[in-house]
Amino acid sequence: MSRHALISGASIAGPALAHQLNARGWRTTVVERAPRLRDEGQNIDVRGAGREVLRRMDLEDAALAAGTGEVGLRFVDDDGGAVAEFPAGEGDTAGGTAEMEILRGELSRLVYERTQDATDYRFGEQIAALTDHGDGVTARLAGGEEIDADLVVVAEGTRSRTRELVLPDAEVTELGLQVAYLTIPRTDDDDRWWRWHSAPGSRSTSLRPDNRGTTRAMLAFLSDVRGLGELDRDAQITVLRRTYADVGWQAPRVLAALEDASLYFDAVAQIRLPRWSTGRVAVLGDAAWATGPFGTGTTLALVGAYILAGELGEGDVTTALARYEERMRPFAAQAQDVKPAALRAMNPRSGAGLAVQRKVLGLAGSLSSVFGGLVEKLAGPPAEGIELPDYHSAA
Ligand SMILES: Cc1cc2nc3c(=O)[nH]c(=O)nc-3n(C[C@H](O)[C@H](O)[C@H](O)COP(=O)(O)OP(=O)(O)OC[C@H]3O[C@@H](n4cnc5c(N)ncnc54)[C@H](O)[C@@H]3O)c2cc1C
Repeated sequence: MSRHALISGASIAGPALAHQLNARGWRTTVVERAPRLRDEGQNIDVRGAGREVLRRMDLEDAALAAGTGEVGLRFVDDDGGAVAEFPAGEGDTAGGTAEMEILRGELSRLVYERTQDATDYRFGEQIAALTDHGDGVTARLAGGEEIDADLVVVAEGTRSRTRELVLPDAEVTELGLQVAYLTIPRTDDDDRWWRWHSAPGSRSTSLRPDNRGTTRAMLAFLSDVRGLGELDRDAQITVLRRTYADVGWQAPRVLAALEDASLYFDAVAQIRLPRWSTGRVAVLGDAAWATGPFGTGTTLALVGAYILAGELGEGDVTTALARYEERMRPFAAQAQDVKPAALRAMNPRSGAGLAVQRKVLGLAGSLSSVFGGLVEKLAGPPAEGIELPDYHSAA
């Protein structure tokens, strides 16, 4: 009889693991707390090893075809004039915009659609309790149903609750960066550039094109206040309105759209765990090693799913979980090496600091490779920082 994996979380890591386990003859069930596949979020870029995983999953062309068409990153002043421009890199070069630039929700949908015939998806459900019997795990869902599995994988993102049931000693480090992602109506002025405006007080507003006829906005600011991501939607809107009340450029437009926009607001945090599994329950993706800003999360989630599925295809669950952690840990640790000074440099506090930032960006604009190198430094490891093992069984 085929082995059965119960996976919690249907964003990137969960469906990617289901895809690769299905290919190895496993039966897969995915529970997702949201009532449907979530569409929120902005462009994420997939580079290096992450892109190679998509290639091995036969999803690379589909992901490129579903790209946002973003042509590069442009820093703008209060009037929208260009301070510096960094055109999209060809291939995998580091920089603001990668060649594979796709909405998080689109990539999630692509993997979901490739798996939905083979995987049993349960939306609006979550795990309430887990009992590990040694040779299997029984999960009780919040709705009361019990599911038996050979393995349970928690891929619920940074704020995972199921992780607390099994690996309660997660260290959560909020980096002081608060980010709100919104989808707002597109206007005639919106072009194919990712436009980024910084204001004193460590606040930025950015607008990015999507392939859905809308515009993706991001309000990001540094604040020492903890727990903003856990506020309810109305309270979050109040915080954003207050924080951006005196910011110019397109901030008033974004604030005006807040009420009707789909909004995803969170404090950027890193997760560190002394181990990534206990018995037959493992964590994967942001739930295991959230890295923080700069978009390395998706590449790591894809690579982690590839390695976990590959190891499970090679041997028994216990050995596979140990080898998965052994292979992934150095890569994740490298990605977590985010310099707080870099965060501050990207988000200057004073008007003088902002003027310096604009001068430096202006200079770097004529030396794109310098900027690429800087982003790479800020983002942690190069996406090539791990060599993908070749597993005997199919991806
Ligand atoms: C809505 C959303 C928007 C995002 N937008 C961006 C973005 O714009 N830019 C960026 O760089 N990164 C964004 N991210 C984070 C990015 O997706 C991850 O860093 C990366 O892709 C790794 O993904 P993951 O699958 O490990 O975790 P996540 O993408 O965080 O997904 C976790 C999934 O688990 C579900 N879940 C949570 N708790 C439970 C539970 N108890 N039971 C069942 N399901 C649960 C969530 O609803 C979600 O679907 C976003 C994540 C989400 C969920």
